[in-house]
Amino acid sequence: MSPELEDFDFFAMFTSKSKSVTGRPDVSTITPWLAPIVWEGTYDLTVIDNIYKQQNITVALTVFALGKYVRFLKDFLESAEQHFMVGYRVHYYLFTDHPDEVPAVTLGDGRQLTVIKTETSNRWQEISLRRMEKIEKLIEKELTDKADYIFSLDVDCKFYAHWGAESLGDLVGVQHAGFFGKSRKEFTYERRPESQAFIPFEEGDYYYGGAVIGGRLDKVHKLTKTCRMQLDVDRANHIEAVWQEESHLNKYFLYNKPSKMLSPEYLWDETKGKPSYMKVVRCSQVVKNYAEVRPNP
Ligand SMILES: CC(=O)N[C@H]1[C@@H](OP(=O)(O)OP(=O)(O)OC[C@H]2O[C@@H](n3ccc(=O)[nH]c3=O)[C@H](O)[C@@H]2O)O[C@H](CO)[C@H](O)[C@@H]1O
Ligand SMILES: [Mn+2]
Repeated sequence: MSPELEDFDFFAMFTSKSKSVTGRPDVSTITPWLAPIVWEGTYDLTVIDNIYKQQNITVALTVFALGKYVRFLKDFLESAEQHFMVGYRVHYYLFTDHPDEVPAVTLGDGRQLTVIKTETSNRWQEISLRRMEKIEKLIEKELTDKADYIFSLDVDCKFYAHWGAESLGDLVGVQHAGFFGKSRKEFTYERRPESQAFIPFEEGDYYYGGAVIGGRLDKVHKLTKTCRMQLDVDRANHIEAVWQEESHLNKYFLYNKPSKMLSPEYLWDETKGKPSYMKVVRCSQVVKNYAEVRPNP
């Protein structure tokens, strides 16, 4: 091989020599339906910011902190201020039954927080699944004309690194860290045909985490409304899906494929260590004592 050829960067030829786009031969970066899977090394943030900055977008971020989960708020908000959509307008919508206990966190320019007083439940399952209905109604009653994109995140999460406009898309889901690289047979989908969340063993693409939902308002409205209706049908039939709204979300994404998928960088689980494919942990679940924080076992 001539020295010229040896030095020739074939990848750069296709990517206008973007230094940040190195490619990721170690993981899959695209779904079978051609939606990108966002990993470090697969995007150029400068290019992406140029697209979204021009559109002057607002991102709504819903978070629920009911009962003892208010204790997660300080770290959640402080770390989100450091890393989540920095440089964009962000409006937090914080649902809680303890408005007095919301910590005072200094928000950056263009960022605001609205507290919504919400009744709680004596079942954590109910608290978690009710989020679908609350988000559905929030979009209907509040957000039209006020936001372009919305994310819903678990409050027991903490940001450690950049989470920006590369995560935006029409309909966005996250690959659950616990099921990354596992086969569909191992996914904990709802397997009882009596539930609206039922997925047979021979179906399913990925196992999505219930902790992250995102996208354009209309798409997330359709998602939350559909899941809420399916949850209502299940309730009327006295059945609760194995992982509540997460099971219904997985069913929804099976038939309404996300247009963008976030890799486990966006919802890591520290107890899994740091495998070589995890070049960056952007957001991770806080290790919690379930028995201590939840209202019921
Ligand atoms: C990482 C991930 O994908 N987590 C999902 C998983 O377990 P998790 O163990 O992550 O569920 P969780 O206990 O964090 O509950 C989900 C969320 O509901 C809220 N909450 C819950 C209980 C409570 O007493 N107070 C309160 O505010 C809070 O925002 C919390 O983050 O399965 C749940 C449904 O079973 C949800 O789909 C979670 O998103
Ligand atoms: Mn959680």
